[in-house]
Amino acid sequence: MSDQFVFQPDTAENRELEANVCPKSWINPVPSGRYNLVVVGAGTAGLVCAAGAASLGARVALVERLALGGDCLNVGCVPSKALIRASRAVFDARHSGGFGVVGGDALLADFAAALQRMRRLRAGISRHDSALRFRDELGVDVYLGQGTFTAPDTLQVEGAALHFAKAALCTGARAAIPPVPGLEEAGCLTNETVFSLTSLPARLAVIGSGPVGCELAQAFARFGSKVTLVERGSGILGREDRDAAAILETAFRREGIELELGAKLVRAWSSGSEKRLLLERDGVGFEIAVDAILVGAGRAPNTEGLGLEAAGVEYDKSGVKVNDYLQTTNRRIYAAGDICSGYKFTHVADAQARIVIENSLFPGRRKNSSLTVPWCTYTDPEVAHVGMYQADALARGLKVETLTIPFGDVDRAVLDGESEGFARVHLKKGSDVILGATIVARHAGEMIGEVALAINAGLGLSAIGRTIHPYPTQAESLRKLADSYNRGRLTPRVKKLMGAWLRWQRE
Ligand SMILES: Cc1cc2nc3c(=O)[nH]c(=O)nc-3n(C[C@H](O)[C@H](O)[C@H](O)COP(=O)(O)OP(=O)(O)OC[C@H]3O[C@@H](n4cnc5c(N)ncnc54)[C@H](O)[C@@H]3O)c2cc1C
Ligand SMILES: NC(=O)c1ccc[n+]([C@@H]2O[C@H](COP(=O)([O-])OP(=O)(O)OC[C@H]3O[C@@H](n4cnc5c(N)ncnc54)[C@H](O)[C@@H]3O)[C@@H](O)[C@H]2O)c1
Repeated sequence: MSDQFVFQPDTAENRELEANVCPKSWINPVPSGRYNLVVVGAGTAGLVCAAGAASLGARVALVERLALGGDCLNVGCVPSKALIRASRAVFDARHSGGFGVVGGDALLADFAAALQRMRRLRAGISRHDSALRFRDELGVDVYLGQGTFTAPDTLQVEGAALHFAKAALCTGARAAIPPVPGLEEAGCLTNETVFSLTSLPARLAVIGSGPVGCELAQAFARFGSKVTLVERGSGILGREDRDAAAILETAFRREGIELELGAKLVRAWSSGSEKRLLLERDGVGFEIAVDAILVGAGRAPNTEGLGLEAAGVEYDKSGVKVNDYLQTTNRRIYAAGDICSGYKFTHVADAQARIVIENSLFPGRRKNSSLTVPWCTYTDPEVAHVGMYQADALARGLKVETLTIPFGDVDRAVLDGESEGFARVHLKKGSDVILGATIVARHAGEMIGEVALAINAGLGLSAIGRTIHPYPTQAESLRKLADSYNRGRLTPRVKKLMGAWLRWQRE
């Protein structure tokens, strides 16, 4: 989050949230003696570091300048997934004619009600991250204020000097605003402000088609905004499997989202109550007019104002530099989460925080590179991935065998009316070793964990094949991938031998 952040609108739910994660009457403790661990930033990475270290008996200080819970709770995963769920309910109700639901065509969507539901759920979830809980139940010294290093072993917050044996830098990232003339002046929403809206923009331009842009473009379109998704690359979700992205592009177009791909944003300006964008594709300029602009064009690390120079911590525009043990260039200071990670996900922030606890407080040598990282973009259908893409494997000189099961071949997906998508696995050629997998399905995120488990535990695809999956489930697609692998092993020679054996049995 940026230091401009405030919770809006002023509602009972938001006041409950504020009371939990940034209580106005909070009195910082008075530091006495050295801390085992000073944690800067109380997003997922910082909260997990602080709670874990304190539960092991360490003296811990947790410093947060805005709101405990960070992006995930306040302006990221939690509000976005609540909104996405509501938009899915609207979409399903509208498109359930085939299931025998009558009247969907005439249905109205209530965006304000969906936002209120989001605020209520977010406030409820915020209890886990509350300052009081961290202080009274977990025994952590919670300081509210901007943390700034003044020496390699000292952090200053609100005039207090916190001395530490070790520190964990968990200050996260914020939306990066592309340096496009007029964009900031015209006014644009980011993940910090979009969940504070109280009414639906009739026309919305979404800049960037990464996870933020794709998830929110579809959610707003389903509530009834006329959405234009602007992406400078040639396709949406540029990092994902291209067949996966193509399925999503088709779904987006079908739902009325305008895709402006390969489009450069040249200039933005306000014109009366509307905002105008000048785009350029193949050297040809064209304008679009909208009521609001949402930017989801990548993240910028929160390195400013931290006194990193005084602490001897090196950083660049992608964040704080760490080694494989998540140690910065100051050996006392470790880092976890978006501030240092190429993978900017809550579950990675959590996993890295656990590494930091082990490596900083104890003689642990756990490596960041040992993590198997799955992820999922919560569009409809969802796109989930773990491990390598085919191109990664080929670039490493590995020979790859790719197997794909379309969900049209999976009974449960057909019965659910969710047959658009596939489960795909990349194997090390000549073996069942899983290099990576992509699943495109309505609940792909719920299925990718099984493949992540197999990779993490060193189990091959055959182990998934030997595992009975309940029928009918969409997860059966993974077992079907294993069947497909086994069929491929049936070489003409093996087939001939088996035929001979069976002939002999009949004699
Ligand atoms: C719209 C959106 C949706 C997302 N959805 C998902 C999802 O579904 N699944 C998923 O895995 N990930 C998702 N993410 C990514 C996820 O939110 C981040 O990866 C995660 O929050 C990173 O946690 P963190 O602790 O590293 O940083 P943050 O959550 O950014 O926390 C850093 C904290 O440090 C504080 N801070 C910064 N500087 C200082 C300072 N000098 N002193 C004191 N405090 C400071 C900040 O105020 C902040 O509270 C989403 C992100 C966005 C934007
Ligand atoms: N479901 C999830 O787990 C989830 C959801 C949301 C965000 N996140 C995390 O947040 C991070 C940030 O997400 P994001 O979507 O903001 O960033 P991103 O880097 O993933 O995607 C940004 C996209 O914006 C495009 N872009 C950048 N500048 C542009 C411009 N001027 N004009 C047009 N297009 C432009 C890029 O080409 C890219 O496709 C992600 O890397 C992800 O780790 C995760």
